[in-house]
Amino acid sequence: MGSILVFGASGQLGQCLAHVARERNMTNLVFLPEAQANILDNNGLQAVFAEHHPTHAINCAAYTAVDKAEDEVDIARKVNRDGVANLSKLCAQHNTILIHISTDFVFAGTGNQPLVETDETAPISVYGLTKLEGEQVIPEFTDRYFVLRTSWLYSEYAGNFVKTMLKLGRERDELRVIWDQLGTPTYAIDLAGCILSIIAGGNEQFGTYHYSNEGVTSWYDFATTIFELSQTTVKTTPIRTAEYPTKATRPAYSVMDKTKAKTQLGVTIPHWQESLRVCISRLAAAEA
Ligand SMILES: NC(=O)C1=CN([C@@H]2O[C@H](COP(=O)(O)OP(=O)(O)OC[C@H]3O[C@@H](n4cnc5c(N)ncnc54)[C@H](OP(=O)(O)O)[C@@H]3O)[C@@H](O)[C@H]2O)C=CC1
Ligand SMILES: Cc1cn([C@H]2C[C@H](O)[C@@H](COP(=O)(O)OP(=O)(O)O[C@H]3O[C@@H](C)C(=O)[C@@H](O)[C@H]3O)O2)c(=O)[nH]c1=O
Repeated sequence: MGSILVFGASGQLGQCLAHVARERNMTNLVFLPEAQANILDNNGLQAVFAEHHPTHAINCAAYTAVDKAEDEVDIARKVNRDGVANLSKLCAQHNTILIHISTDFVFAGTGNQPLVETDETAPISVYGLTKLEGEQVIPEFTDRYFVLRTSWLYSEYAGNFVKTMLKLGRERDELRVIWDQLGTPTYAIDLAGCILSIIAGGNEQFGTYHYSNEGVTSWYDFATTIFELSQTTVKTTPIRTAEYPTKATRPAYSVMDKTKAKTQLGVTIPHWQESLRVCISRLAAAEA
């Protein structure tokens, strides 16, 4: 089998791909942290593609600081749109399948029904807008791509909501967490498994897919479940979005319908509580 390039390899999803590739004995992945492959550096990218002739390129590189993006529009757009254009161009030239990751934040979140892939996008943050621009630039160059929109990623790796809650739960007497934003957490290890299954199965049903864990929750219920499973005792108070001012506005409802992924990609998707249990027990084992 040919090689598979992973861009943004030192981020959360990149590290989860490394974890799952090890578990599955997949040795043909080439992990490229930003220092080795900056997706804004076309010459560097050309050299990497020429060296490896990849069958697939997985783009985990992104500007993901949601609040900071409101003040850093140019750099967010460069990474989330222009970098994706650079990769798409090279994928087209090398007949490489691009697997790109996008977000529930491309939606406004004003509805109350699980979102399907064809639902109207209307981002309400700079991060969401630049991620949508990244999705839209791909088909200008190649039709051999998968865009996987995911939400609320967490894992043992890098920074994420679960690790933040565990840290704050230890440090503080009380936490106030928003209960009127609804969505679905996604264990990045499950997403990594989905990506590697698409590749291993030789799937060529290209297009845009939704992939999160099953179920629905609020950040508040997510936080209290994290505390229950990790046996952390901390007073947790539900608050409204308006009581927790942030630079960026986040969707109030971004639950995604995964029917297309389940039928066309053939993946089975665990419930968020089941996957959270796995992650918390792995974090506890690593600490012991
Ligand atoms: N985290 C989440 O909750 C969600 C994430 N997503 C999407 O999933 C994908 C993976 O996210 P996640 O792993 O959590 O994000 P991380 O922020 O953990 O990882 C992103 C990585 O991209 C790297 N990067 C930034 N700019 C460049 C560049 N110019 N060239 C190469 N690499 C670069 C970062 O490096 P450095 O750290 O050095 O800047 C970082 O290692 C992203 O596309 C994100 O938009 C979607 C929904 C939810
Ligand atoms: C730390 C904290 C956060 N919150 C809220 C703020 C916010 O609405 C929500 C999540 O906060 P965070 O800043 O951890 O997560 P945020 O960066 O908003 O997460 C998003 O990241 C990008 C990259 C995505 O693509 C999205 O799918 C989503 O995962 O929890 C509280 O209510 N209380 C708290 O103590």
